Amino acid sequence: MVSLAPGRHQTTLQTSIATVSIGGEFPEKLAAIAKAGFTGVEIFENDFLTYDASPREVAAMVKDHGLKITLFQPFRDFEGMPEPHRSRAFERAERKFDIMGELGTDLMLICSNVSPVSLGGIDRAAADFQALGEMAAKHGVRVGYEALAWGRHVNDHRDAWEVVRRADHRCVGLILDSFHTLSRKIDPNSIRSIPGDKIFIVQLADAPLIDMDLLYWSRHFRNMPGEGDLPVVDFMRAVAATGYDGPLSLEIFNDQFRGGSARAIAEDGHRSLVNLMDQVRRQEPDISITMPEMPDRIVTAGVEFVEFTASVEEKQQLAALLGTLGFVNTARHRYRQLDLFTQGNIRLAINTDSSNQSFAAASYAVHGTNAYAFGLKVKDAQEAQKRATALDAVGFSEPRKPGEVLLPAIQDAGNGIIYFLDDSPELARVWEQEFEPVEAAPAPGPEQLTRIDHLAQTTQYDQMLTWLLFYTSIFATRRTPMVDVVDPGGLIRSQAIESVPDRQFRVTMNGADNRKTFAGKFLAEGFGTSIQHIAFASEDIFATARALNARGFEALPISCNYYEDLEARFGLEPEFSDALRASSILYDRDEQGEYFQIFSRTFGDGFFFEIVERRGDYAGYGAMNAPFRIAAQRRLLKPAGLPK
Ligand SMILES: O=C(O)c1ccc(O)c(O)c1
Ligand SMILES: [Mg+2]
Repeated sequence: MVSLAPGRHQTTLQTSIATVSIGGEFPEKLAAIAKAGFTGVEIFENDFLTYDASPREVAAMVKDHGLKITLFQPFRDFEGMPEPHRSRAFERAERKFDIMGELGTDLMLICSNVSPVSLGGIDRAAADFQALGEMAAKHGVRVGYEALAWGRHVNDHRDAWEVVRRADHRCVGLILDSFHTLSRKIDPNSIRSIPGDKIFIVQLADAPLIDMDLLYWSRHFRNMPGEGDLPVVDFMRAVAATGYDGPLSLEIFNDQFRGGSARAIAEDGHRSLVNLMDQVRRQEPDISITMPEMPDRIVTAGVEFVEFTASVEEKQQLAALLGTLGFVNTARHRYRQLDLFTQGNIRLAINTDSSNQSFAAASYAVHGTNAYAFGLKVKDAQEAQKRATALDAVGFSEPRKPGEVLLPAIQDAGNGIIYFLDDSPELARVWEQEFEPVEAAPAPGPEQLTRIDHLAQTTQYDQMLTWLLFYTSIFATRRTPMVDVVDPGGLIRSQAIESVPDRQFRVTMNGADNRKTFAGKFLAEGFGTSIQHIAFASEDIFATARALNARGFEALPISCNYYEDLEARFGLEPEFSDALRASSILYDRDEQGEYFQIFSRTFGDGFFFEIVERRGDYAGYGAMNAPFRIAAQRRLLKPAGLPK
C-alpha cells in the first residue's frame, strides 16, 4: 500500500455527463443518465432552453432522478471585451447567475472568447474574471474558465490557468477539458503543477485521430474515453496527481451519439469512466478519488466453446455441415438437449432446448438459429465475472439441474452470453461431469482443424463503439485499425479486437449501415448483432481441403478473376495458384507472412464458417479478399437476392 500524502482527503468517484452527449428529449436524457449510474449531470444551456419547463421544474426533475447538476454551460465570449460589449457581457452573466440559483447549481463554465472584437491580454482577462468573481460571490456561485482549442486569444489550458491565477478570486477557477488539451497535443503533464482545488471541474472526451479543423473535429467526432485515440489516461493521471477530487464529467459532441439510443450511449459513458479511473488509479495510486476495487483487465486464453441455439430440423442441417467440416458428435449433455461436436481443441455445442426457462429457447424465438453464446478460457473465472460486472456488465445465470456446474457468465453488449472457464477443479470438470460420451473424437492428422482462430460478429455500424468499449474495457485486448470492405450494397467497416499479449482471443467486428449488404441482411434477418462466422485454424490448408473434399464439403466457389488478379498481384507460380483455385482457397500475403482462407456456403440467414491457415506472423484477416467472398455469397443468394 502506498500511504497518502499528509492532509490528503479521499472522495469517491463522482461521475457526470453533459446533456449534449446523448440524444432524446430532455426528460429521456435525464432518465438514461440516472439509469446508467451517473451521479451528476452538466446542463447544456440549449438543452434546457429548448425544453419547455422553468428552471425550478428542471431542478425538481434532476433531483427526482437522484442527480446533481455539476455544471451549467457554456457562457461564451466574456473576457477581454471592449465597451460596450464588456458591460453587456457582465449583465448577461448576472442573468445566468439568477437562473443557476433556480436550477440549484453553483458552477458555470466560461469558455475562452472567440469573438473577433475581443482584445486579448492576460491581465485584461484576469481583471474581468476578478470582477466577475465578485459578482459571482454575491450570487453564491462560482465560475470556471475553459480554454477552447480554437479560442481567439486563449486556447491552451496553461494560459487559462494564468488568467485564473492572476484573477486570484475564490469564486474563479479553471476548467479542464481533455479534448482541448489533447487535440492540440499539449503535454498533459503541464497540469501537474496546477493546484487541485483551483480546478473546478474536469471534462473528459476522447476522439479518433483525424486531421481536420479543431472546431469541427470537437463538435462532431468526440467519443467516450477509450473509444478514440487520444491519451486520455495520461491526461487524467495528471489531473488526479493534482489532488483534484471533484466530478469527472463526460462532454461528448458526437453526431452518431445524438441519433443513437440514449440508454446505450449513457451506459457506454459510465463504463468508459469506470474503466478510465481503474487504469488511472493503477498507475497513480496516490490519488484522492476512490472507487471500489476490481480485478484488472481479464487475460484470455482463447475460446473454449461456441454454443448455437437451433430448432431440431436446423440442428440436423447444421450437424451435417459440421460433419463435412470434420467435426464428430462426441458427447451429449446429460440433462439438456445439447449436443457437443468436437475436433482438435474446438468445441461446438448445439442447443435445441425448447423449455420456456432456457435462454437458448428465448434466443431462438427472437433470432432463429444463431451462435448465441461462447465460453472464454481465463485464469480465474470468478474474477473475470467480477471485473465485467464492476464495468456494468450484467451477470447471467440459468436455473441449474442437479449436478450441473455453475459457470460464471455475463450478458454481452448485445443479445448473447459469455461464459468464463478456468482450470480450477470446480470448473475444469464441466465437460466430463455434464456430458455423456457418444462417439470417439477424430484421430489427429494434418488435415484437422485445431482451434478457433477468430469469431466474426456483425453489428450495426453505430453500435461498433459500444462493442469495442465492451471488449477492450473488460478484457486485456487491443483494437486494430478500422478497414473498409466494399459490398455492392454499401460499405462495411471492419475492426478486430485481439487479446494481449498473444492474440489467443480474436473477434472481428463488422459494422453494417443498411440491410442491402450481405452483413446488413444477416443483421436484419437475425434481429440484431451476432456471430456471423467462425474461423477455424488449420495447420495445413491443402491437407484440410483434400479432407473436406472427401467428406463432400462444398466450399464457397470463388471467381476465376480473383485468381487471375492474385497471380498478377503477388507474382504467383501458376502451379501454386492452380492449387488455390482447385480448392477455392483465397490467399493473402504481407511482410510478416501468408494467409489462406476457405469459406463454407452459408447456412440459415447468412451464417458461415471459415478455415484459415496463418504462416509466419501474418496477423490480419484477409481484408483484401473480403469483397470477393461477399460477391460469391451474393451470387449464391440469387434468385431471392438482397433488397434493392
Ligand atoms: O464547442 C463548443 O463551443 C464548446 C462549448 C463548451 C465546452 O465545454 C466545450 O468543450 C466546447
Ligand atoms: Mg468542454
